[in-house]
Amino acid sequence: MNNDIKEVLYSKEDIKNIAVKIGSQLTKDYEGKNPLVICVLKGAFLFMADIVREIKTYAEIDFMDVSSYGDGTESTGEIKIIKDLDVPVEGRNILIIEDIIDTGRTLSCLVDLFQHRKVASVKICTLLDKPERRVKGVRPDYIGFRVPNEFVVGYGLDYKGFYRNLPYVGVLKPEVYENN
Ligand SMILES: O=P(O)(O)OC[C@H]1O[C@H](OP(=O)(O)OP(=O)(O)O)[C@H](O)[C@@H]1O
Ligand code: HPA
Ligand SMILES: [Mg+2]
Repeated sequence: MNNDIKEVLYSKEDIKNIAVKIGSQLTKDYEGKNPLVICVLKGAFLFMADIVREIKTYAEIDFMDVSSYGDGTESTGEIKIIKDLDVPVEGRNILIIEDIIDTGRTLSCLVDLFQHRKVASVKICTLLDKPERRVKGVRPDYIGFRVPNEFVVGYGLDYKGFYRNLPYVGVLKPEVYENN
């Protein structure tokens, strides 16, 4: 599996350090606000686990499963809600945790949905941002790292369901997806 990686961009330690830094900012920003922290499955599962442990104030957590990439490296443009939240969100301060914002389609759809559900506020925290590929005007409020316009995997991010368990973020060798 490691042989399919062209270059490691962010190590386990890099990610741990950035989670501590963002977590301490979130602790300040959400003190007394009882946020509902939402993990966008599946990609954000590891970053979510890191981030919530660094939020040192009251917070509730929930999960949504949405998908737009299917098995490929290109967004289908159609966002499917596979699992919705368990709790109502009206009047809540929402913090969305993502692994990556690429075209912005997934987040734009989620932000619209939460606004429609009359939340008090909605902010976005993402491990990775790939601004070069944006087609929707989504601006994350908390960003771990900006990545170049390449298909990255690891630390929750997949290609065809694999590589999510890599403890780092790396660039997938193009021959891996070009031959598939
Ligand atoms: O900004 P976008 O172009 O919308 O891309 C970002 C989204 O795509 C990936 O999810 P995917 O739909 O592949 O599902 P997964 O999280 O289950 O892998 C990623 O986890 C983000 O949620
Ligand atoms: O670069 C990426 N890698 C994995 N999943 C993704 N979903 C959007 N962009 C990516
Ligand atoms: Mg995702």
